Amino acid sequence: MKLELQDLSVLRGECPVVDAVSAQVSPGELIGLIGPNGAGKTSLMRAAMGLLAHRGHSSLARLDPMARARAAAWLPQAREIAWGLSVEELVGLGRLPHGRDQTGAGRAALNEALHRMGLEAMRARPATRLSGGEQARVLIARALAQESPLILADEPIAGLDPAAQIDTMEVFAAHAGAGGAVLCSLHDLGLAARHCTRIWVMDRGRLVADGPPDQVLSEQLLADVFHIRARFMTTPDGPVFQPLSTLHR
Ligand SMILES: Nc1ncnc2c1ncn2[C@@H]1O[C@H](COP(=O)(O)OP(=O)(O)OP(=O)(O)O)[C@@H](O)[C@H]1O
Repeated sequence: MKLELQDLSVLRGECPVVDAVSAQVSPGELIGLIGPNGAGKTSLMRAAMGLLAHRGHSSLARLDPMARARAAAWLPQAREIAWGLSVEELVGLGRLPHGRDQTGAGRAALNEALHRMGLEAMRARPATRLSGGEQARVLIARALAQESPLILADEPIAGLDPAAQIDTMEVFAAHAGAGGAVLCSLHDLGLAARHCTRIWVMDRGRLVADGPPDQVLSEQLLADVFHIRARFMTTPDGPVFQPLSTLHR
């Protein structure tokens, strides 16, 4: 399933915080959405999901809620776990768009999601009593259990330890490799370069670059958009990114 955005805009007062963005996410893609704080990444994804008033068109936003939940999983930046559910019950909520069936395929999807996020040993624990990073992994598992072709994730690896960050990017890459697609915002440009098939760069509400990481992440773009001097090194293990200094804005 494809996500299509056409002239998508979000206004906050008079000011467009997302400004006429047109782009597509196709099966097989893991897209890293990057940009400075306040660039409009969250607003863009929430509008794409139909969770924020917008102008223009998103192919997801016009679906009814049940169809949308089967088409796309949404991982918000705020990781709020309000109810005293166990890890297993919380991850199981990802199955709701598929009805109440917890046997067969539903059970398998739940177990697979727990396994992929390394949560099997804590499946019976109350989710509210986990650490912040563990809770983040539970919420990613819930999105995986949803088995939707699209995943939109807002800073899913923030606050995770290095191993969990890499694991999560690999889980997303596997989802894309299996014919799904992921759009995820992140601030770690090194992980974005290593794992993403494509990068979208937002700056002041506009999509200013869209392409493969090695073409998009130029010295010029890093200076213009992020106001940093940085070095990308190509190594046998893939690209390595090192920010060096800030530049005057
Ligand atoms: N509820 C709100 N009311 C008014 N303005 C808002 C609101 N939420 C966000 N904004 C503004 O919209 C702009 C885009 O915010 P958004 O959260 O989409 O940015 P972002 O790229 O996700 O940032 P970050 O990397 O800091 O998470 C910012 O200028 C922000 O101040």
